[in-house]
Amino acid sequence: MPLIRILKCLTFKIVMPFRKLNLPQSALDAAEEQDFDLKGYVFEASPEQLRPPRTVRVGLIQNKIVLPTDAPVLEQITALHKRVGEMVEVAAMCGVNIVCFQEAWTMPFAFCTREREPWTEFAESAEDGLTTHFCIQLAKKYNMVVVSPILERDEIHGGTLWNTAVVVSNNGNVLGTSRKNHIPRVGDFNESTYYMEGNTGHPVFQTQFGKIAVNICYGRHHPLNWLMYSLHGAEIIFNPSATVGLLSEPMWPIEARNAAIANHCFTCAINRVGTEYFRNEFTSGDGKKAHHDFGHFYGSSYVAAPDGSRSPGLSRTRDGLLVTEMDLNLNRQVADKWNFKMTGRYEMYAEELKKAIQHDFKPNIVKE
Ligand SMILES: NC(=O)NCCC(=O)O
Repeated sequence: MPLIRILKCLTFKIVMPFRKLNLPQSALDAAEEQDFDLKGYVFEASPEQLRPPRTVRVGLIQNKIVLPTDAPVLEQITALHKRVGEMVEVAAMCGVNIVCFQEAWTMPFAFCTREREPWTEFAESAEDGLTTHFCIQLAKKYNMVVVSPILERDEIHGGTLWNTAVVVSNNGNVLGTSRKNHIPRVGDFNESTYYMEGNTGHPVFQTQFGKIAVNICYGRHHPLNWLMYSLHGAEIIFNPSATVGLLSEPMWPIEARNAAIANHCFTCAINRVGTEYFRNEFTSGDGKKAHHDFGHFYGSSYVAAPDGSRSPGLSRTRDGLLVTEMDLNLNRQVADKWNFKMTGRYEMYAEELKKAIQHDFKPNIVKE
């Protein structure tokens, strides 16, 4: 093949159907001053005759913890509120309508230690806790929907802990909560020590800017979990996460992107950054020596679109705000082309799944 053709093929393959978003200089200056990355991209849809564009700006925030893990609990929470609050202010300067923070954003990801104290003290009421009040203030001040994934303490049910995303509307009302459906039992992610599988199902929140859902971290490995949010009508599914390089980095660019394609929706994957040091050593049940940290949280937060395109990822090491402008009309345009919802054989799967979970299930294996 002549060189010029090879180059053309390569160029075609790497062209991405998004473009850079022009961000205000004041926001770029503020981000630089506050030492975090600020990136912006646009996902466009084709013009339609009957529907105007449904443009929404989404902000994803990834960050390190601010104070050491053995600082007093309230100081750690307050320092994170301050840091993330500053980043939300920059998001507001960029016209963000919906912002989502990383999983358990008010605390170190301490579940690896399997110790209760002081980590359970970070748990707060989803409706009335310090962090939810903080998010309500942000939402009202900036007319922004805030998705706030926290460690929840559910006082009504005996102080039970949950891993929960609180969704605050742009009017400052708690629209509802979405609890993590799948709890990891992998590597140092010993979260089953702290909370059980969520009981809120697959809620979709109708916001002023579109229908959104939250598939928390490990739920991204479960295609049916994404599907259920989508069947309930989610147009954007957030995936606030905490995950480390040695465990999941090869899967990270694929899973949320594949979910966007498979479900004709936008997906937003967010991961924290940094290495968190714990004073007490812990083992990982792998025969290796006890250690003080979990490994490196690799950030790389990104947005994926239903047509298979995606934004570049944020940094692997630095705090960052990713601002994405998306036209939600793209969801239906791609659905009308590929028809996954129409061609999905859900009745067949539902019937077979019902059988597969029975004790006396006989796999359909055809033998000679
Ligand atoms: N936070 C969390 O669920 N992590 C599990 C590891 C992973 O899914 O990559």
